[in-house]
Amino acid sequence: MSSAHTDDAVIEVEGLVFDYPGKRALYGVSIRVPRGAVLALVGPNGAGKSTLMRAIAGLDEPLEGRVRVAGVSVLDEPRRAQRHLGYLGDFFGLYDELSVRRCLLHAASVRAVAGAALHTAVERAARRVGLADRMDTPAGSLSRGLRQRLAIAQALVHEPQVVLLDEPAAGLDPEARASLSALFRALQAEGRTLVVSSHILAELEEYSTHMLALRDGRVVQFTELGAAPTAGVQRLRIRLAHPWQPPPGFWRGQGAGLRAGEPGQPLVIRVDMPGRDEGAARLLRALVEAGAPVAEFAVHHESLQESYLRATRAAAQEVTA
Ligand SMILES: Nc1ncnc2c1ncn2[C@@H]1O[C@H](COP(=O)(O)OP(=O)(O)OP(=O)(O)O)[C@@H](O)[C@H]1O
Repeated sequence: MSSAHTDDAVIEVEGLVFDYPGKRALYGVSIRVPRGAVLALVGPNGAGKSTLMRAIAGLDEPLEGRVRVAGVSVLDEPRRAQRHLGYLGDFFGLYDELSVRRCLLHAASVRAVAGAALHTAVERAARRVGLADRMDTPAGSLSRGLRQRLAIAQALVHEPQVVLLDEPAAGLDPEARASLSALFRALQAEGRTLVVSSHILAELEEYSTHMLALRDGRVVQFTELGAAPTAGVQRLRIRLAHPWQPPPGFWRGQGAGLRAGEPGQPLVIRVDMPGRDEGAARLLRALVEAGAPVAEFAVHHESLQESYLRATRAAAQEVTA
């Protein structure tokens, strides 16, 4: 049994190097994505996001490295691996003259769904994306948004464990984007693992559990979102009603680390406090006893946007150092 099963990584990427003619697109990328994660794949244009997704989907062969999905090598056992994989690329790959039903039947049979399961799978996939009432409409006469939904249904029709979606919300109206977010949350609740790329971080924020930031073919950061910076430590956000000078040695006396402000918010302090909730309760009591005018006191979860900006700033500093 591979080590993937011990830490339950459902996607394992090791040392992936990918070259286009005359252009290296990935420089030794390694990640392990835990089962049930929704991984936001972010980075500027040309970072290598689509290339990485295609390599995980087994569509393009890397120069070096390995990709395993649900413990199956996508290069050595492509047919077995494909059963666990759903992929939505930049191009929807629809047959315009086929009806919604035929498109889904075709996608399902390509993925080895057969017999009685075939029609159930097709109906379920159509219902999931809100196309159940258009089963007989030709794909070519659907609007862009509905074509996108059909393409997503094709990627889901065989109920894969891992779903890779490259810019799935591009071209969708706000209502369709909201239902897409709801669909992603439902897929995650079923225990599926999603990798979603987008340039709209606020959108990814709604459903992502992890972030992979790429830049120029390299991993800038791979992190669990909302996780404490260090195990057993909570980052707290404290807002004061007016400026306050702590007594000498106050923060150190409480065991609190990393006190930083928030840009444009002079009355906000962020503190890393060990001891989880007990530590937070102790600190709040000490603040009040020391006369701090505490107006708000809360656990701070770093947003995807903050995490991404912090990662890219750190990477830029490394380059200039
Ligand atoms: N077919 C190709 N031939 C040559 N170079 C390519 C090809 N496809 C992509 N590249 C290059 O590889 C790099 C990574 O491209 P990729 O499409 O993976 O980036 P991306 O992060 O998905 O970008 P975007 O956000 O613009 O979609 C870029 O420099 C791109 O120009």
